[in-house]
Amino acid sequence: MAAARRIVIKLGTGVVTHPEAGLALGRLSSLVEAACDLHRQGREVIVVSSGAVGMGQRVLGLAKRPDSLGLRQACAAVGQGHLMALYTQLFGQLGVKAAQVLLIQEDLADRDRALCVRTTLMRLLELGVVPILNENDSVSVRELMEFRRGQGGSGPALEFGDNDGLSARVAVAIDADLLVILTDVDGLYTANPRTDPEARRIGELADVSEEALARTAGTSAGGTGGMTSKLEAARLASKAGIGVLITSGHLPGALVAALAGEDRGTYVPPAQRRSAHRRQIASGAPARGGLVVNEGAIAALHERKASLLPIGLVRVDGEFARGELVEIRDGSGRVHGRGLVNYSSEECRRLAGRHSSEIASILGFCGYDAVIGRDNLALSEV
Ligand SMILES: Nc1ncnc2c1ncn2[C@@H]1O[C@H](COP(=O)(O)OP(=O)(O)O)[C@@H](O)[C@H]1O
Ligand SMILES: N[C@@H](CCC(=O)OP(=O)(O)O)C(=O)O
Repeated sequence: MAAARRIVIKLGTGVVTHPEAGLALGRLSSLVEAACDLHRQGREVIVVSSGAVGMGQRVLGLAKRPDSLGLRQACAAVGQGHLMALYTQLFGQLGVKAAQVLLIQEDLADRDRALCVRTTLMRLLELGVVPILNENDSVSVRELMEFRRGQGGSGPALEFGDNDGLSARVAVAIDADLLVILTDVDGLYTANPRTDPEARRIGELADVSEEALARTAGTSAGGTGGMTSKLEAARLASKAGIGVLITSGHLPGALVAALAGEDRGTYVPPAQRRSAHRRQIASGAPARGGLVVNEGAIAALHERKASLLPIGLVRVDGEFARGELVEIRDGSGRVHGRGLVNYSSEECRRLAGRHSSEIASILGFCGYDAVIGRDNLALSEV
């Protein structure tokens, strides 16, 4: 954990909000301070924050969390602005820029959209900005879908906004080293500690088994998924080779102490070696097509670790859609690497040999300067 460079930190509703006073200012300030310390140490921090619904509920003066989906989505719309205003202010006071990114989980399931999300997050990190993510609750139809599925007899309706799952999917999408889930308990217990005084904390969970999942029922007052969704998120991240720490966002210093190696939560180690994005690009699915590039582009890719720009494109082989995997070849057919392409084969053909500044006039829109961005590129060994 101490060596983790890219860290996703998820804050649950019970961490962010205060039962009477709306946002939990003191708690949030000290967590933002901890995040800024990590940032200053040269680590990349991505925050996934819940709390929009809880905050909106308080701003609107509603006595309890609304049962109706529409009203909860309206609460989220009201609360998100308040939440983000505070994050911007707190990070800003400590000299760190923050950015809001609202997603729905489907954004990470769709190849084109996932590429877009990944690119945005990477650029923000390069700019030294801390992205603050939340599910875009007001437009998410997942709960409705789950409810319909539930009516079909396959189990209870799930609420929208499973930020535990979202944080794990984001951690996988951006190759994070560590996912930290901060909640109102200091880890997984042998049973729900709210209802079982005999419950004991589990320091390390080597395997997220069905037996472990069976120990988790119930949530906090404003929370949605409880420990079950945290363990499911941990299982997903761990399978992708990412370590997960579940610890308290209430106990001051728990996050920093755990990162320094103290036993302060439940650690789920990676179940396998990291399936790094680049390694997947290098050795994953067969390429759908090829981009033949000129010598200048080959040199820029190898020597300057540059992105592949349209000006270096000579020919486009095969048919592919945006976000698909293509090979990068030189004129003799030698393969120099592979990457996820930002434009379709048809668009690449129109862009070949042209300057990036011309993209908008050629295509009618300008998505990216590069045909393949450097973080979606894996070069062959030379
Ligand atoms: N075995 C368990 N160990 C720890 N907490 C548990 C367990 N089973 C259920 N819980 C409940 O999970 C809650 C945390 O989940 P949740 O309320 O969804 O938090 P958040 O809002 O942070 O996502 C705890 O307050 C606790 O009541
Ligand atoms: N997106 C919702 C939170 C959803 C959610 O997963 O909540 P929690 O279980 O408290 O992390 C919100 O901002 O209120």
